[in-house]
Order: sequence, then C-alpha cells, then structure tokens
Amino acid sequence: MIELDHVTRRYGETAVIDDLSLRIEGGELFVLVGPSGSGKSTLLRTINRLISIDDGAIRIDGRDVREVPVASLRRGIGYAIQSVGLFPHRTVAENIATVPRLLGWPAARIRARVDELIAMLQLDGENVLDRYPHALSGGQQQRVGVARALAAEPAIMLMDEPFGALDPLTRDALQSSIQAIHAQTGTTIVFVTHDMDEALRLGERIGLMESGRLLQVGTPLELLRDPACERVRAFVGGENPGLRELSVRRVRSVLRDGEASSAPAVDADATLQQALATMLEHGSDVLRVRDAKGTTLGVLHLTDLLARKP
Ligand SMILES: Nc1ncnc2c1ncn2[C@@H]1O[C@H](COP(=O)(O)OP(=O)(O)OP(=O)(O)O)[C@@H](O)[C@H]1O
Repeated sequence: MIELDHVTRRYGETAVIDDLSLRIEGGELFVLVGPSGSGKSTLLRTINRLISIDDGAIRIDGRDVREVPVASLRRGIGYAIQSVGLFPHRTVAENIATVPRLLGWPAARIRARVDELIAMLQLDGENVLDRYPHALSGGQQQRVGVARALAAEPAIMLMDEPFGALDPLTRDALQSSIQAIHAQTGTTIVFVTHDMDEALRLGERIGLMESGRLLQVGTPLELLRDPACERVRAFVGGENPGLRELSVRRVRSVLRDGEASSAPAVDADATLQQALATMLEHGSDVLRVRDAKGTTLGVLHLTDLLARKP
C-alpha cells in the first residue's frame, strides 16, 4: 500500500504538489491523469524519491520512504518512462538483467527470468536478446524498458507515460500487455498519462489531477457518472460521455441467457463500444457472446447495451 499524506512539493513559491493525500492499495492498477503541468510526473517521482518533498509524508506498507536507503528503495520499485533509457552498449538481455545482477542472482535464475519476461512482453520469436537497443523499433524498445523495470519482481511499478510516443496499434498492444501482466503478477502499478482514453481503459481507479491537487479519485464509471465538479465532467466525459461509458463497460456485465447461433459473435471481455461497432458493421441488433475458448455464454441485445446499468 502506498500512502501519500498531505504531500507538498514547491519550486520557489509555487506548490506543484499541493497538500495532496492519496492511498493506493496493494495490487491496484492506479492511473494518475490530468493536463500537462498538473504535477503527475512530479508526484510519481516523489514515491521513489527521485524528487524530495517539502511537507507531508509518503509511506509504503506503513514505512516512511525517507527511512529506507534510497538504493534499496529503488531496487524494490520498477520505473518505466517514455524515453525508455536503455543502456545503449548493452544487449537487450543485459539490459533486462540489470537489477537481478545488482542483486546477485545466480546466472541460471537470471537467464530464466529474462526468458520469462521476453515471453510476457511478447518479444519471443523476434530474436531480440542479443541485439543492441538501436536495432529495435520504438515499440520493442518500450517493451524492453518495461521488462527491465519488472525484472526483479518489484512489488511496485511506476510508469510515466510509457506509451506516449507510440503509434495507436502498438500502444493498444502494450496496454493489453500491461493489463495481462498486472492480472498475472499482482504488482501495484501507478501509471501516469495525460490521455483520458488510456486512463479509462487501464485504471481500476483513476486520480484526476489539476494544479497539484486531486480533483477526484474513483473508478472509471464513478468519474463518468458522478463527476465531482464541472472540471471533472469536462476532462472525463469530453464531448461524448455516453460513448466513453460504453468504452469502460464490458459485454460480460450485460449479457443474457439465450442462443443466437447465426448472429455475429463478440467476446465477453470486449467493451460495449466494441460490441456496438460489431452490431453496426453487421447490421444486427443481437450478438452471440462467447468466451476466450469460443463457447457461447449468451446473447447481447442492443436494448441492453443502451440501458444504463450499474
Ligand atoms: N525542476 C523544476 N523546476 C521548476 N519547476 C518545475 C521543475 N520540474 C517541474 N516543474 C513544474 O512543476 C509543474 C508540474 O510538472 P510535472 O512534470 O509534474 O507535470 P505533468 O503533469 O507530469 O506534466 P506532463 O504531462 O506535461 O509531463 C509544471 O508546472 C512544471 O513546470
């Protein structure tokens, strides 16, 4: 658990983090979102003490981060950023192995962990292990950066706009990877982005920042349906709050019993927005809902998709 307790960070007279309190539960995927300059990166970097604070306290599992020697604090916290920062003269395998080596893991364990991460980030089959960073695409570099940050199985992972510079398809694939890794490892992830769609897609809870303060903290649906103020409504809902809501709800939550073998199929874990697109594409107001193995679970009707359910 990460607790930020009345944290303030000033530059000169300006408080860029302003008396901010927040509690992030162990195992949570928490997204900090807000406009440029709102203080998201600064806040993230106070957690691993890349930036010091002027007032308040930050505790991890009850322990003040200032009491922990900074090197061991950072070894326990993965950190992935947009510019990646891979070591240019080390191969991909050596880059990923950086922290396990520092920790003195035996060579066989390091090799096994590198292989595991390469598979987790879908870099296997791409023959990247012995390449140097300059010989990778941007998306591959980003994956290696995430793999390196995860290498020593940190309990906490801080991610600062890690996919900001990537094309939409690569970004989409990496967002899926992060969700899968989170589900698989239970790592606490604090993810910074200025992209509301990314926040709504990834966040179990979202903290919306402006001018060094949190305007609201809540689940994607809470922010969409019950914005604390007009600023939140404008940031979160944009011009199409209804469509945004469809993008955070899953087919699984509204399917009903039934057979519709001739209807187009949709995955139970697809969003309602994807389901609507499938209906429009096929001109069908009903879809067959299937699980990952292709087994029919029920049907989705357009009327259920449009109804406002919890
Ligand atoms: N070293 C510094 N000296 C003075 N001001 C700084 C310094 N670092 C950051 N700031 C200011 O602190 C504020 C918050 O910056 P921060 O990078 O945390 O914002 P952000 O929300 O992450 O923005 P972005 O999305 O553009 O990265 C900004 O106004 C920035 O100009």
